[in-house]
Amino acid sequence: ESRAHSERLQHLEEFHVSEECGFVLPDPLAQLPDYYAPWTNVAANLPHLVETQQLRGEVAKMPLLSARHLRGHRQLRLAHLALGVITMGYVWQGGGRQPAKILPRVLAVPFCAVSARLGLPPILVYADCVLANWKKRDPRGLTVYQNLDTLFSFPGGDSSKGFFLVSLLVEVAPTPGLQAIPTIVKAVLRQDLCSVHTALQDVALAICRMQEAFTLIHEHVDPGLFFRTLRIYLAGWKDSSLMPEGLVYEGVWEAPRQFSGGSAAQSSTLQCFDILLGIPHSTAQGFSAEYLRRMRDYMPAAHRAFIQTLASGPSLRQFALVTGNAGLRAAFNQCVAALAALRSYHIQVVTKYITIPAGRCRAEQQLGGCVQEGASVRSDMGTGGTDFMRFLKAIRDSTHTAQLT
Ligand code: HEM
Ligand SMILES: N#Cc1ccc(NC(=O)NCc2cnc3scc(C#CC4CC4)n23)cc1
Repeated sequence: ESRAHSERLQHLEEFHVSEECGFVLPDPLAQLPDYYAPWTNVAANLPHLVETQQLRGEVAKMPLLSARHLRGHRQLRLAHLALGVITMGYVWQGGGRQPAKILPRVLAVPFCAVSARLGLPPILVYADCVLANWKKRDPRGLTVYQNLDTLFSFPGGDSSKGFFLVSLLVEVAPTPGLQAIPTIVKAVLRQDLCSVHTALQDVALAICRMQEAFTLIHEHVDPGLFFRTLRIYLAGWKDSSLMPEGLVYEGVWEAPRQFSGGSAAQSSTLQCFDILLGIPHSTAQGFSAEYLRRMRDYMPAAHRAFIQTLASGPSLRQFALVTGNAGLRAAFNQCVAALAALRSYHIQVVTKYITIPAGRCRAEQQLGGCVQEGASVRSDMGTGGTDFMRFLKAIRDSTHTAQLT
């Protein structure tokens, strides 16, 4: 059973996991066939159209295009990204006040068709605006921040580009560690202690590289712009006090439907390392394990399949425990510690970019200052704004306690 799974894991390309950039879509398409220009023109001009309250008018003028002419995975990913960006702008054009309750059929019908073909929900997801939303300024240049740009962005100035591009670099950094996964799975099955030990060094180094890339956030994202502007457009319509019914997808479903806002819990990279290391985000923290599992439905089908195949393979954790080999245990613990450190660093960043600006905002509200929507963006994680902090700390703590004693 797990041998069959480990065989399948040997060919990562099948799961759309690439040699050079992991779960990131390599060299994303930047243009669709001219027939789809109405979509890409509006999406490319989204910040301006939203800030000048013209987006909803522009959408009303859009023709109903058929998704049938989209060919291949890359065109579908670009279409899902463009329609996702327009949908978020359309719903939140008012900046969080009076969200739209109905998504017009010119968006809803093709968006649901493209989503069905990709196995994604009809809402903007991490795989859209982080993994497929990038291009190199100089195609022959390196994958470094200065040589990258996003295909689409939201209001929030360069901070919206910064947020997506820094996340992209964090996703590209651990690629050697992802490449080590099939090696580890095969070595565990063969009880090959030495190969497991060596490959675990690559995983630990990869996770450290993620944290290095993460530090770029301070340079390229402004806390005020993130909290006051960008975060509004990433919000979803599941368990949301602003949209208790959800959103009506006109011409697709009669009743309104609820979908969660974009979340990095939809990132396959960290979920992969959690599963490889057997980190139990157990039901102990009920909602966090449940939420992580539910976010797999918001990943591209091939990435979801990779995670499920990995989860049904042999347990590296049991192997490291059973062999009782101190060197192997140390290498294993180094990976777990690196993951816990990354999550601690992330929590510090979240404090700077959400908790502090939110506190400042509340103070200003007392004085009639910035008008912010009370509900936190991720209300499907519980109603209060601080529930995501509980979630992040629960995940960090369960990572920490996963070290082998
Ligand atoms: C301004 C910077 C950032 C802020 C304010 C932020 C905020 C958050 C919040 C509130 C969550 C809870 C779930 C959700 O709402 O998505 C979260 C989860 C997450 N974020 Fe971020 N984040 C930031 C940057 C990053 C970056 C650069 C990465 C790297 C890819 C990242 C990776 C994750 C992951 C993997 C999760 C899921 C929870 C976990 O596995 O630990 N975040 N983040
Ligand atoms: N108040 C408040 C409050 C503000 C923000 C959030 N959550 C949030 O932005 N999640 C997304 C996220 C978290 N980490 C990372 S890296 C890249 C992304 C992304 C993305 C696109 C949307 C798919 N993300 C929760 C509450």
